[in-house]
Amino acid sequence: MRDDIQEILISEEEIQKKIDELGAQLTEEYEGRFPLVIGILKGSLPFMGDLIQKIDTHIEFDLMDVSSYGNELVSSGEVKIVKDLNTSVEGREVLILEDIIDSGNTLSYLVKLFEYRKAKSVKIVTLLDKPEGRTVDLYPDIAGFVVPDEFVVGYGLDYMERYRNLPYVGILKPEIYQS
Ligand SMILES: O=P(O)(O)OC[C@H]1O[C@H](OP(=O)(O)OP(=O)(O)O)[C@H](O)[C@@H]1O
Ligand code: HPA
Ligand SMILES: [Mg+2]
Repeated sequence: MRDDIQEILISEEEIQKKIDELGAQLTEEYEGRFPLVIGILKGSLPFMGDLIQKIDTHIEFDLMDVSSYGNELVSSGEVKIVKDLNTSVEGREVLILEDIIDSGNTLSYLVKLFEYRKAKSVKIVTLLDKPEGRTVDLYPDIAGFVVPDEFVVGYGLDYMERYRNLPYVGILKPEIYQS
């Protein structure tokens, strides 16, 4: 698996250091507010798993599974809810955790959905932001790292469902896409 990676963009150490910082920042911001932290599957699973342990105040968390890429390198533009939340967002301070914002389609859809469902507030924390990929106006409240306009994998991010279990973020060798 690791042989398929051409270049590591963000190392395991850099990711974990950033998560420590984000955890401290969110602890301060959400102290006494009991936010509903929503992880967007599948990509956000490693990020969420690590980050929630660094938020040192009461939170509730839930998971939503949405998909718009399937096995493709570009967004289909259509966001499919594979599994909805178990929890009502009405009146809640929602904190969405994402692995990456690329076109912005996924989050633009979810922010509108949670507003329609009467969330009190909706904030977005993404580990990675790819501003050059954007096709809709969507800005995260907090972004861990800005990545170039390349298809990245690892730490939750997949290509054809593989590479999510890498502890770092990297770029695949071109022959992997061509084979
Ligand atoms: O800003 P966008 O262009 O919408 O891209 C970002 C979304 O795309 C990926 O999910 P994907 O649909 O691949 O599902 P997955 O997390 O299950 O891989 C990623 O995890 C984000 O949720
Ligand atoms: O660069 C990416 N890599 C993996 N999944 C993605 N979903 C949106 N952008 C990406
Ligand atoms: Mg994907």
